[in-house]
Amino acid sequence: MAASVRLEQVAKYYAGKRTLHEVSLDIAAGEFLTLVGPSGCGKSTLLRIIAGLTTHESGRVYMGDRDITASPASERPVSMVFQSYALYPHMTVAQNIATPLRMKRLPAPARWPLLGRFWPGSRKLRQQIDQEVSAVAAQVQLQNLLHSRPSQLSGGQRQRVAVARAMVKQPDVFLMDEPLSNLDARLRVHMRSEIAALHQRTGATFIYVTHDQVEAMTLSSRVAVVMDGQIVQVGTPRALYEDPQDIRVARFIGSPEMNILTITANAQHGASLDGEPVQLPVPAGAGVIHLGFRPESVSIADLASRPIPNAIRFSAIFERTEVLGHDALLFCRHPHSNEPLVARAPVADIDRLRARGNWSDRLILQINPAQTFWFDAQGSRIPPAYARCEVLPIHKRVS
Ligand SMILES: Nc1ncnc2c1ncn2[C@@H]1O[C@H](COP(=O)(O)OP(=O)(O)OP(=O)(O)O)[C@@H](O)[C@H]1O
Repeated sequence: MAASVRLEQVAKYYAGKRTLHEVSLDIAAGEFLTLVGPSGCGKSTLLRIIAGLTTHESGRVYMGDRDITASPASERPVSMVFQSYALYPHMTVAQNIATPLRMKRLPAPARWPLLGRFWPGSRKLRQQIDQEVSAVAAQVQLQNLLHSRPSQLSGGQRQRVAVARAMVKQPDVFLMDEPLSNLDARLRVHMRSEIAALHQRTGATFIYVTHDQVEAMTLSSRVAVVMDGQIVQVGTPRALYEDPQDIRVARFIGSPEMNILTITANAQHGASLDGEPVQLPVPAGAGVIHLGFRPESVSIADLASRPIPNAIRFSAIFERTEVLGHDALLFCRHPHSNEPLVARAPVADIDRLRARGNWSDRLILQINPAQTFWFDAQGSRIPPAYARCEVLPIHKRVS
């Protein structure tokens, strides 16, 4: 059975330093929610608080209607998968998977090695546990490795043991802390689908921690972006990509990251980019404004089949390409600000450019103004009405 999870103003301090700032979050029963953010932002701490493995100074944690703030980890209907897998090296795969059931169902003397076997009633309980372990092992294709030790397994197999150990408890909530980060790229993609299938099969609530935004975007029904101990934005992967409310979210979601040009608009000289005047729909005296646009929204003006009305155009100095397959990334630099700019274009377009010769220092890039994001000096998104005002081309051009 799945359970909803509610965090109410959860705050955590380590050595007097605030790690979590009154975090509140509602996760529906059966949802797959991912906590994503850079290293050290507090994701694992939040997950460990939900698991009951870390105490916190203030705020409450609910599972369903139950306030579990004071409940010990063993009484919470959760299973956690750790980044390191945390397998017992001296135990076999079967023993590792059986551990949560043995702890829950067998009295302490019945768990003793050798002597425990003679504890009244323990034989039947052990048989039942063995059956459940075999059933779970079969679900994650570990049935032939039940007698191996963790040191004899590959990274992917160890990860499966950790998942099987979490599954055997049949928890209401799965908590996963970067479970794929120790795997190579190919296995990571494969295990990603297995985790998605596990979520579907169990119908349980999943709370998943990663710093990998691709994992977050592909697995989750909703993503919470955590920065500096705060949840900056929660939404569907698509909403975070298309409608970031904060410059940190805009930069974090999307690969390669969003291009940002910093414009200064003072009352005397109007808008400028690193001292060079530019014509942009920025009110004089607006101060510092960040103009964001995604690499896939940038096109090469010379190759455009149709002009974009009111396109924002600027010159760029080409530096290098990275071929991805059908598309390539064009790494450029704005000539005045030296800010890096990345454009994504079909490889065929780049070949067309190359065929013209001597193109690299006279590249004109353009963006549809409807595909731009505007942020104020503090990094908050400026309302769309502002971005929709008339856009004029940047007049400074490489001839
Ligand atoms: N036991 C601890 N004692 C002191 N400080 C800690 C402890 N655990 C975490 N911290 C600090 O709290 C902050 C958040 O750590 P946390 O592990 O939650 O971050 P994270 O977002 O999961 O990072 P990562 O992706 O690198 O695992 C970090 O600055 C970390 O150094």
